[in-house]
Amino acid sequence: MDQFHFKVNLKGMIDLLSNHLYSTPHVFIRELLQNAVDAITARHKVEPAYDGKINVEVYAGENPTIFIEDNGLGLSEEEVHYFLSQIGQTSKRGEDGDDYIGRFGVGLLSCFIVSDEIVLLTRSVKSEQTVKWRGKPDGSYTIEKVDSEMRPGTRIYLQAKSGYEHYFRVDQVKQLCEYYGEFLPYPIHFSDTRDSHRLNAELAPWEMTIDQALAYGRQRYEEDYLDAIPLRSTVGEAHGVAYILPYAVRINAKQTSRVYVKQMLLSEKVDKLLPSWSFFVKGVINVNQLRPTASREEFYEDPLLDVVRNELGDCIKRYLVQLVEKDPDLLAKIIQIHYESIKTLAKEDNELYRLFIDWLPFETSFGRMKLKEIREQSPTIFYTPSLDEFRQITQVAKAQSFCVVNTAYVHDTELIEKLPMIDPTIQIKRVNPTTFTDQFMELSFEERGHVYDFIRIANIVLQPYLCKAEIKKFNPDELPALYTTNEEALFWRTVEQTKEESNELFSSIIGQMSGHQTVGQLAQLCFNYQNPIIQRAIKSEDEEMKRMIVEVLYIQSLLLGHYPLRQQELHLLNNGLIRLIEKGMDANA
Ligand SMILES: Nc1ncnc2c1ncn2[C@@H]1O[C@H](COP(=O)(O)OP(=O)(O)OP(=O)(O)O)[C@@H](O)[C@H]1O
Repeated sequence: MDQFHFKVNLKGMIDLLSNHLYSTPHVFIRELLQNAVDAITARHKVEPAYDGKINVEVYAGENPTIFIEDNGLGLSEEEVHYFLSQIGQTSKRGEDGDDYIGRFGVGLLSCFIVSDEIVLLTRSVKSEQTVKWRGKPDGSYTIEKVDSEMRPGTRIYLQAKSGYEHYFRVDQVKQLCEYYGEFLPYPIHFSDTRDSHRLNAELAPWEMTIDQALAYGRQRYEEDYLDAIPLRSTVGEAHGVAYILPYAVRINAKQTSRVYVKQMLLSEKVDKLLPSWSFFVKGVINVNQLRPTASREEFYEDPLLDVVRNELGDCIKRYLVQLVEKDPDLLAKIIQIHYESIKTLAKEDNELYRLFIDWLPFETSFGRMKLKEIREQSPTIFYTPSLDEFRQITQVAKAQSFCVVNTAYVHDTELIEKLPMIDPTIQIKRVNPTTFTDQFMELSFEERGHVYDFIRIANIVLQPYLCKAEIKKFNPDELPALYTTNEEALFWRTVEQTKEESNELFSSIIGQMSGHQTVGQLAQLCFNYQNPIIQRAIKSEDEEMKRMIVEVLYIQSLLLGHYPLRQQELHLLNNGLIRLIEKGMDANA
């Protein structure tokens, strides 16, 4: 049997890299910097005290060229053949492979996205001989021995290919070197015809004190962060800071972190490294022990990543816990701005729940209150997870001195229902509109006699709207009527609305499905006997006036409860208002 070897079509490989693996041609700068750093790291293993250094130069002009030089380990002629001329071959996979940024043996090919030739001059620390390698995107290469006094290290020359000159502009290259290499461990010197200076920072945020990190954040990201939380993960060998945002962010907003791998920027949009509940911070993190994907723009989703994420999340939790003692004012400020994030956290973590629940704000019938204040109101906490019901209840509940919590927002129901777990003396009670209307006072026998006519007319007016009239005494006096409904009645409202909006065939199908209504399926408009307008309506001899008052109050109650108006109700609103205006004008005429 004959045996053959695969052949690699380099053109196809480059197309794969440029169009499918890397998100931008800019990455060639990253790959060049990374190789220079790895070469210096390798040299440190044999000469620990050696001062590594990288030089980048740009020659603008007709043939824009980039030159990048390192004083790393260099390559011997044999190594050039072995590592540079075999795709996928790398010197960074050995026992000490974890110390290097590179690992796949393809990064250098990214230079062919922007250039038609890579010229590499190198001299190994183990050899006196300088070697020149010229590689082409068609897969051919040449090697020649060069007589030069070159010190050990490597120099690479790239000339822009036609159409890619803008990637070689001085400001562009400089910006990219800063972007990827801002925190690389060795100095990067940048030169053009006018100037030469060190590009990268001396210290990274994870090496700074908190005050320095905050000053850096203010200057670099133009944000006055509330504080910076130190982050550490032993397993991932990760260090960083989590900047606390000075403004509220949407719940579950994807907060991305700026993440570095061995101090080289991986991406500024990593959303996997911090837990999802930590959307109130922006991380700047360096990781040594996680595996980047081949595009080097994300991490592999593996169990190690989970462990690192948890460790970093624990740092944020510990920080919040120690703030209780150390800086309660700052904690109050953080909670005030980021309570949604902290609620998510408290829902998941019982220890934090115990610590923070009393400080978290909830919407109540008395406005926004901290749970501590709500608990001081009554030993029983009344709540409703339905926003519609809360809107109906709120005025009546308040007038009756009931503090009702609106738990319709994400996590609020779970947070309230967890309360007895931390304190068994706390009672919680889910309420609905009828909880309060049941407590309304009934009219006396005599009063019933006075309202008989008014209620009869109200029932005639309300009947087409699947609503029945009721009259009781309740607080506040200023509230003339309260519309209450239940699931069934609400369902009927929706059915009727759909019938109005759909075509004939569909509405007859809905009609057949819905059958006949029962009393339980009716909503209720409860008039307040104590309200002056209702009193006048009851006493009025004018039947037309009574009808109009019922109509307008019905619509007003629906609007108060934020119910969408059906077509016939809109009609009623328009007509009722016009008739009332006319009545008013007649009376003044
Ligand atoms: N500046 C340099 N100094 C010394 N050797 C280098 C240099 N640049 C490249 N090499 C050698 O060429 C090999 C291939 O480099 P290449 O950038 O293609 O892949 P890599 O860095 O090994 O891995 P990755 O694809 O993950 O970047 C390297 O493993 C290294 O041995």
